[in-house]
Parts: sequence; C-alpha cells; structure tokens
Amino acid sequence: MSKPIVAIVGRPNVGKSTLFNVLAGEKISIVEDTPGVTRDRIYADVTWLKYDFTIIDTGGIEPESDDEILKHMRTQAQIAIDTADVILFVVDVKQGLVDDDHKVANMLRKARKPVILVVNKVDNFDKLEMDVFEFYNLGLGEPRPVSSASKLGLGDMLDVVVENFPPNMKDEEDDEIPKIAIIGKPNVGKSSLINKILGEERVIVSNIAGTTRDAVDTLVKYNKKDFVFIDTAGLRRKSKIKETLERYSIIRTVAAIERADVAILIIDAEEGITEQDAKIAGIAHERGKGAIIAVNKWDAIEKNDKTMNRFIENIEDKLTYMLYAPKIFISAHTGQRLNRLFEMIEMVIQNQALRVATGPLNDILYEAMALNQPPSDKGKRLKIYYMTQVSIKPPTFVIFVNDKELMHFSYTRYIENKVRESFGFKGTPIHFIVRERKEK
Ligand SMILES: Nc1nc2c(ncn2[C@@H]2O[C@H](COP(=O)(O)OP(=O)(O)OP(=O)(O)O)[C@@H](O)[C@H]2O)c(=O)[nH]1
Ligand SMILES: Nc1nc2c(ncn2[C@@H]2O[C@H](COP(=O)(O)OP(=O)(O)OP(=O)(O)O)[C@@H](O)[C@H]2O)c(=O)[nH]1
Repeated sequence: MSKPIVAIVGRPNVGKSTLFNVLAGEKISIVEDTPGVTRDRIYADVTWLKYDFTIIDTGGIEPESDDEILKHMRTQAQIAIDTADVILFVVDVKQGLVDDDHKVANMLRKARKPVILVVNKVDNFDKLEMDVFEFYNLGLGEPRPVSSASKLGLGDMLDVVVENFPPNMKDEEDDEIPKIAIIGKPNVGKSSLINKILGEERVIVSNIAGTTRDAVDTLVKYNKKDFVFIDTAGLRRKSKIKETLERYSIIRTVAAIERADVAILIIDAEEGITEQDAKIAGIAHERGKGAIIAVNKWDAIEKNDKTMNRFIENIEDKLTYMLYAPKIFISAHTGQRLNRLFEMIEMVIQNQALRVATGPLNDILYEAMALNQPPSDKGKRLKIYYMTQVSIKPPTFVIFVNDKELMHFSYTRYIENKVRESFGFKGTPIHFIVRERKEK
C-alpha cells in the first residue's frame, strides 16, 4: 500500500517550511535517525485522523532575482504536479496576492491534481477574513486560512487534504506485482539499466546529467514473473542550481520509494560511494523498504582480486545502518549479472514478507540473553519477557520489557543481529517496538 504524497509549493517566504514543520511535528520515530538524512529534512510522515501520508517541502532555496523566483516556482510546481497526489499552494495574506501567484496558479489549475489554496499568516481570523477573500481570484477554489506560526486552522485544512486523496489508494488492483524503484543520483546509469532490462534501447542515453526521460513505470516479465520498475532518471525541468537539482532528485526518490517494495540503489563504480548516495540510501532505509546496492559500470574500471572487497568495505563504512542490503556489481552496458540481480530482487521481496513464529523467535531471544546479559542502570536490570512479530513489510517486532529506559539502542541492535543470524532477513530493514509490561 502506498501512502499519498502531499507537496507544498509557494513563493519564497510565505511560510512553507514553517507549515511543513508544524505538520511534521515532533514525531517519535521507532527507528533511530539515519545519519545524513535527518539534516535539512524535506519530507516527513504525517498522520491525520485515520490517514497516513508523506509531506514534501519543495521550497527552501532563495532565488537571487525576481525572474529567477518565477522560474524556480514553475520548477517547484512541475515537480509537485509530477510527484504529488495533493498539492498545497501556499500564499501569504500579509503580502497579499502578487503576480507570480497568478502565474503559478495557472499552471496548477491545468494539472489534473487536487490543489488546496492555503492562505498562511492569518494570525487573527476575525481581523484578516476580508484579506483572505481576495485569493478567490486565483481560481483555485476556496482559500483555506491558516497560521502556521500560531497553529490555527490546520485541522480544517487537513480535513480538506485527506478528502482529496485518491479514493482507491488503499487497494490498488495490481498490488501483488512487486514494485522496484531504481534510485541513485544523476548519471549513475538508471535509464541504461532499465533499457538493458527491457532489451531494447528505447531512449537515447547521453552522458549529461538529467537529460533522459521522466520517471516512468515499466512492466517487466522475467522468468514468468511480473515486476514493475519505477525509474527516477532524468529531471524534466533542468535547473542550473546544484542544490535545486539535488533537492528535486531527492523529492522524486521519495515519491518513487514510497510506491516501491524494493529499492535498487545504483552507485557509479567510477566514482565510488558518495555523500549523495548515502542520502538516497537513507530514504529507502527510513521508509522500511527492501534494498539492494548495485554498483554499476563495473565494466568501466580496472580491477584486481581485491577491488570488489574494497568496494564492499567502503559501502559498509558509509552505510553502517544498511548492512542488511545485499551488494551486486553490474554493468548496464554489458548486462553483467542481471540474472543475479533478479534473483536478489526475488529474495528481498520474500524477506520483506517473512514471518517468524513466536516460539522459535523467543528461543533465539533467551539464548541471546544468556550469552550477553541485558544491561542494568542504577541497580535496576532490564528484563525482557518475550518478543513477537506483529507485521511485515518491513518485518516489525514488539519486545516486552520491564522498563523501556533500560532498553538501550545497542542492546536492540544486538537482538537484531541475533534474529538476523537465525532468520536472515537479508535485504530488508527490521523494526523493533519496545513496550513496557508490568510484572505480574
Ligand atoms: N505572522 C506569521 N508569520 C509566519 C507564519 N508562518 C511563517 N511565518 C514567518 O514567515 C517567514 C518565512 O517563513 P518560512 O517558513 O521560512 O517560509 P518559506 O516559504 O519556507 O520560505 P523559503 O524557504 O524562502 O521558500 C518566517 O519569518 C516565519 O517566521 C504565520 O503563520 N504567521
Ligand atoms: N561504462 C559504462 N557506462 C555506463 C553504464 N551504465 C550507464 N553508463 C553511462 O553512464 C551515463 C549515464 O547513464 P544514464 O543511464 O543516463 O544515467 P541515469 O542515472 O539514468 O542519469 P539521469 O537521467 O541523469 O538520472 C551514460 O553515458 C551511459 O552510457 C555501464 O554499465 N557501463
């Protein structure tokens, strides 16, 4: 089941980030923060009523001149149109309606996506009501007044947001077909890989970043099994600003991963693993998706018997939270190890849906505790009563303990390793939820 995506667009300084932050709230994550991903966060999970969705802040960069602002807003709007299920168009009641708002509204109106017009900085509803009416002129329906700073009007706005979610998001009919997102920074060979898989050069591949087509889903039959590949290659709207390009590449990645079961992170063998690769990997990890790391362009580098191991060490050094991801060395040009890649995909899909019975699971737990005593603090020792698997995709376990405070991350990690030693779960993150239970 994929979660709807809500994108926030609007001129600089209207309060997009403020709105994003209050909606994202200070949520308690059951996973530890992923290094490199939590800084300058641009996407977050939100729950409203019975709905879970992902919000994306498309803004954040200050364009330097006025015409740059408009160009930038168009890019933002296009990205939102491409990736979001619902678009929040934020305007500023204090500045009133400006020409750029009209231009972007025209663009959004033509897209067949629900757009909600959010009038921000309405810090006093009675006093500013008249000023809000002005925004009817944008032709985007009823303006929704909010004050992100004072947290006013947000509930009413969210009601409208969730009303606009696509009706059958929950039971997509083709849901049994596994979805594979091909992710990675520009120019690593995402399109080339898809094209090789398709067995035909449908697209002209060039070596200029971001010149290929837009994200497209492709149905592939392999060994009589169906797979849908989600390609994130090529940014349709190119941007000269490096940060913008990177931000949009991340937004697209989030949108693709959200819909996928397994993400294949493509790394360029000629460059080695970089910060940007780590950022992208972190998204798949945080979203609980299956992950495979594919080092592409393996044909292009000089190797000896140590090269592969050195690559693996480097990757594991940078992606310490993702040791579960299997690694493969491929060439989209020669097709090297593509068969093996499909086998890996199938394995990861199975592991994402693996269920372990409570009996064997607790045998492992008790054995682990006997080998390495649970920690204690100020004379109180952690007691773990038992654990049980509560869900799949990703596999999630609840551990019942006497005192949550005593359950250190390192001990959870230790249990995780023991569970993995016995049951594998190769290619998928596993989540642990720690619950307190009173002693009889
Ligand atoms: N009075 C008032 N000020 C607000 C409100 N929301 C945001 N602001 C202020 O507006 C300014 C801009 O807010 P941001 O959230 O940074 O705006 P943004 O749209 O993300 O800006 P860019 O990052 O430049 O795209 C800040 O000084 C905020 O404190 C609000 O509801 N009321
Ligand atoms: N030697 C070699 N070159 C490759 C391989 N795969 C891709 N390339 C080259 O790398 C460049 C980028 O490939 P693309 O498939 O366009 O990369 P992409 O990740 O889709 O790039 P964006 O569209 O910018 O996101 C092209 O010049 C390809 O010919 C490979 O396996 N070996």
